[in-house]
Amino acid sequence: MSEITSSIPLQINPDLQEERDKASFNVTELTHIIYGGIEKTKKRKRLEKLLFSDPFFQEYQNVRAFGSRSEYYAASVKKSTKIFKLRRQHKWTDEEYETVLDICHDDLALTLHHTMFIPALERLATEDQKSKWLTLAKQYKIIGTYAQTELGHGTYLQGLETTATYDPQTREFVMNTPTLSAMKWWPGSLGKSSNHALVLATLIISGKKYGMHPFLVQLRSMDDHKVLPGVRVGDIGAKMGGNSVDNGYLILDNVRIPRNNMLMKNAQVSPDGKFVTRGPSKANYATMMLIRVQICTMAYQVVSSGATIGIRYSAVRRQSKLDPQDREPKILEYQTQQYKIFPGLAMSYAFLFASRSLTRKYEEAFAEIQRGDFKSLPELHCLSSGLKSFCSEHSVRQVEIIRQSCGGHGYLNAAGLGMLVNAAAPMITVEGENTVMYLQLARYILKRFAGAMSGQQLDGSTSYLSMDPATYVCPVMSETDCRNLTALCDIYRYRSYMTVCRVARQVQHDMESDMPQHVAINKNLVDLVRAAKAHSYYIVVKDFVEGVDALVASAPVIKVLRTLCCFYAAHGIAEYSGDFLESEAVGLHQLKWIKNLQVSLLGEIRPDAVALVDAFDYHDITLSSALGCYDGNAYERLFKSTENDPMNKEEVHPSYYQYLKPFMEEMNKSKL
Ligand SMILES: CCCCCCCCCCCCCCCCCCCC(=O)SCCNC(=O)CCNC(=O)[C@H](O)C(C)(C)COP(=O)(O)OP(=O)(O)OC[C@H]1O[C@@H](n2cnc3c(N)ncnc32)[C@H](O)[C@@H]1OP(=O)(O)O
Ligand SMILES: Cc1cc2nc3c(=O)[nH]c(=O)nc-3n(C[C@H](O)[C@H](O)[C@H](O)COP(=O)(O)OP(=O)(O)OC[C@H]3O[C@@H](n4cnc5c(N)ncnc54)[C@H](O)[C@@H]3O)c2cc1C
Repeated sequence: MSEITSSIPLQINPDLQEERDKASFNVTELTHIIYGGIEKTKKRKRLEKLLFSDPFFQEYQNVRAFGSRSEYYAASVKKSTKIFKLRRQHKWTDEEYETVLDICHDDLALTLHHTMFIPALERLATEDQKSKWLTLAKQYKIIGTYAQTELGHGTYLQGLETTATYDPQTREFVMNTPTLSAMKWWPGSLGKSSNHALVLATLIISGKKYGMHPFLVQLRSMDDHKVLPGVRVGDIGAKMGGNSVDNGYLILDNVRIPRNNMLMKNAQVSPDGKFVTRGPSKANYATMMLIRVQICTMAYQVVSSGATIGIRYSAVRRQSKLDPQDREPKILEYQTQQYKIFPGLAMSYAFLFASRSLTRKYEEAFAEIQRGDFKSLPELHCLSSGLKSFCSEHSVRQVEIIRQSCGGHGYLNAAGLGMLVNAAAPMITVEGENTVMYLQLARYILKRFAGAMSGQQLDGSTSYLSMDPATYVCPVMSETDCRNLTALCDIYRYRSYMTVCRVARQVQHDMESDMPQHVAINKNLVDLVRAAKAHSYYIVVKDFVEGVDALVASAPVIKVLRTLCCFYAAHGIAEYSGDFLESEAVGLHQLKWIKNLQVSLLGEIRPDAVALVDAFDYHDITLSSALGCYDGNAYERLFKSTENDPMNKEEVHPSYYQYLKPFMEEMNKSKL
């Protein structure tokens, strides 16, 4: 009788325990640093316990893995409503609620209601409008979405075709979708869930266009959720990932809404049809900036959860031979395996510090903007555009590498990595496609560089553009200098300066050769993106170095974070060595030393790898991975996951009777 069962052992896999026993630092201390203090960690744990003591959350995992699209959506609506009810029942603060959303991560059907609809009302509505709609939205008496993108245009907002034409007779706006390409296409929670939408449309008064403005449109009846007259709305179909969300289409045909349904914080239309604006023309873009900042935090969550799965699994998976005399080693012992996974580990901490710094800057600027002071808006727009693109691009790429590093099992849904990659992939596209956002940053950098050239004193993230390049000497003079974080940061800064300088001069040269500006820009787009990437890389390295320098923590924690920071910076130089050499930020000697350091740091990080991912403290249900579970019983959990597979419900699948049996019978009867 076989002893193989699908029960999960109660004890931690000894291979993982061994890793935890040899950690050089206190994991709990680092967890508190990650979550912003002991109280916050405790609160999060309490919330996790409350949520996950409900068996629904366990069952939800099965629907997610094996249910149809419609079942998954339904379960996700249930999950959303459960969380909303719990919020009310427990009177969670906004911060507690945000924590719950982090714990439940990406796949709430009603996600747009809280990620965009409410923040948009907060940013774009007047106080009067807020007291009406924001209150209703926060109490879930209306459910809404942010409907901006159209079939024909997502990036180019000036190209949006949906119209809101003011009718002074009735004091209403008439909302229309004039063409096929004008239909709203993509907004999350639009297809089936929302009864309201914040529709971004071109305002027209007396035949004149006044740009894009937000209009609150009711889509469905509040009695029976039926679609209202003049509205056509539906789901746009299955996607690579995120299929719990009903991204939708919307067609409006002469839908009339009261004048007061235009959100009028930044611009007003008076009853007699006069248009007045307040603040900069881009004030209506405020919600997008918020989400770009949040995407950096999401990128941290994505890459840190991927690293957790990859490292825990690599510590329990044994394969092949290193020492012919010894047993098969943990795959984590292979230097190549470390080379695949540790960049994701270091990136997690880099993005933690970078997203924290960006969030702080956003909050400071937002407070200023609320007071009517818009001076930090351009800097923040460009910083958030660059970091959104950088963090999403790097995290998605890195998690895919980690998925590959888990061999065959990484390809299973039960591993959690494929789902993570597919769920995270849209970060590259949403809230401004990455290339387009990098180009926003590049445009800003070029302007600042031109300012510096004409003697302006720069401040903020681009202040280094006023440096004198002639004074640069590579600060790495010996192999030991390579461990100097400030020196590494200087190398990134100079590489960025030179990349910006080169493209700025090229654009200027092209324009001076009588090329129209748009032709000169298009001829240099690739290098402009390179410059924006180099600048973003520098900012991330700088935030990491400054973040670690400012930490108040025990010596072992500081030591391990400094090692990771050094590895992150060295790895980037080694990976993009061509750029660093070309810009003469390093010479061949320095590059050789830095590459040696990069590889030797793998061995230094190795003993702490498991502890460093344990510090992220992800709950098993949040991670949703048989390979990355805290107890390390990966094989048992993989086998257990097959129990829920509907394919295994019957000993003989119905398709046998329908197709295979008659086919076999026919084959057996055949004379050939
Ligand atoms: C533990 C396990 C964890 C697991 C976690 C799993 C996580 C999974 C993650 C899941 C991810 C999925 C995400 C779900 C959430 C989705 C939400 C998505 C919602 C959306 O996508 S809403 C639609 C967003 N759309 C856009 O972003 C459009 C992009 N386009 C633009 O923003 C503009 O068109 C663009 C490109 C900026 C150009 O604007 P435009 O007006 O056409 O340009 P001009 O040339 O006229 O002006 C440029 C001028 O304006 C300045 N500018 C532009 N934008 C701003 C701004 N926001 N603020 C301030 N200033 C701005 C710009 O700098 C220029 O200034 P100048 O001085 O140079 O003129
Ligand atoms: C999962 C998901 C959820 C979404 N949720 C919402 C939502 O809730 N609400 C909403 O309104 N929208 C939503 N969107 C839409 C999203 O915001 C857009 O898809 C995004 O802004 C990109 O625009 P696009 O699709 O028009 O890309 P395009 O602009 O068509 O991009 C295609 C290519 O053209 C290039 N390109 C375009 N313009 C330029 C340029 N100026 N310079 C150089 N290259 C250029 C891009 O780099 C890219 O390679 C969602 C999208 C996805 C995938």
